[in-house]
Amino acid sequence: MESESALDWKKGVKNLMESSPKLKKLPPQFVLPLETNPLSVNYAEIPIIDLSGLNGASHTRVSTVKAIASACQHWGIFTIINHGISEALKEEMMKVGEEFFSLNLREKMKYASDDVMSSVRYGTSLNTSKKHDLHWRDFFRHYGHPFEETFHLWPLNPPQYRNVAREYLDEVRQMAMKIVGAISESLGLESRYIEECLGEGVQILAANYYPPCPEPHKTLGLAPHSDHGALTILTQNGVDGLQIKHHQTWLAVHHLPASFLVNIGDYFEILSNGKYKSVEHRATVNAQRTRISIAVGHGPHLSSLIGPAAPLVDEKEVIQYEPIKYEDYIRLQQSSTVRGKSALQALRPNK
Ligand SMILES: O=C(O)CCC(=O)C(=O)O
Ligand SMILES: [Fe+2]
Repeated sequence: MESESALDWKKGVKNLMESSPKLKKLPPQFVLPLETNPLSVNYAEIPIIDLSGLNGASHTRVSTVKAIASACQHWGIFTIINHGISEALKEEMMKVGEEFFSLNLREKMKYASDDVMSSVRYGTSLNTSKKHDLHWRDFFRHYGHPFEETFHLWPLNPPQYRNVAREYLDEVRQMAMKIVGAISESLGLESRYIEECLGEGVQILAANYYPPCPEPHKTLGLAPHSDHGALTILTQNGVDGLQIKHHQTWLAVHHLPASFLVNIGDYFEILSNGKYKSVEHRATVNAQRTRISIAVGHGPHLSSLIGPAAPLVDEKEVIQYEPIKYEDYIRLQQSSTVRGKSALQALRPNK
């Protein structure tokens, strides 16, 4: 193996493992402080929502909205089943995602960027803009809806990538907006209130690639964080690794077959003035199998000012989060390597 000082970390962990297949010890740059070591933990019993209930008779819709409200309040994450997106499309998306990571390094490095706001970005660890304790992950991110703005920048390789990702992102957005409508109602707002706040907002796809790791208990794929947007719709290749912090305890999350996970992001915690909580989560890695996850986040337009929804804060209620431009919030969150929910904390009026 090349000497550790020469470890070219920006080439990513997939490349590292392929160029040093006999690697038995984790290079020290990846060893995280002991207190952040992923312990073996229990599985979380997160709520399962049958999304078809939103199309049903009015009493079924009411009980589904209530179940979503409770999940947003107590967990910040839930599983959805009967969501209407075909397994075939999900599998195709996973396949083109995997094929992208299998391209040679030179092809992938065409998309490398240190700018966290770049429209299309390939990278590794948390971000490549500054030195930090390294994480066992390569990633690829790009904007989705509205497609006209960035479609022409998405990868041309693998050849099916653009078309498959477009169809997937389109269907995922429609599903996400259905959930946003239910969340709006659950907060006592008009059902289109939040969708209108989001407007032609951003959709961001993040594909995460976590290769088998020689000492998985000493590092993480992704450090603890909450997502910055409204909702993240998450799927994976059948290998578990996600953990959530629930009442100060880390718990593992199992993906049910044919389901998606829905994460509540900071935008909803802010908009609901703290009634709904974004979920703090992290990704662990394992020694045997490559894990791939595809997260699709939905948020408002980058130039929107985000803050608690006016109808939810009357004179008696104290505003819990200072308004901020969404783009500035993303930069604040993404450029920090100290994660957890520190970016959200920075918006507290009396921090
Ligand atoms: O790999 C996972 O399950 C989580 C990914 C994630 O949290 C993210 O991309 O924001
Ligand atoms: Fe996340």
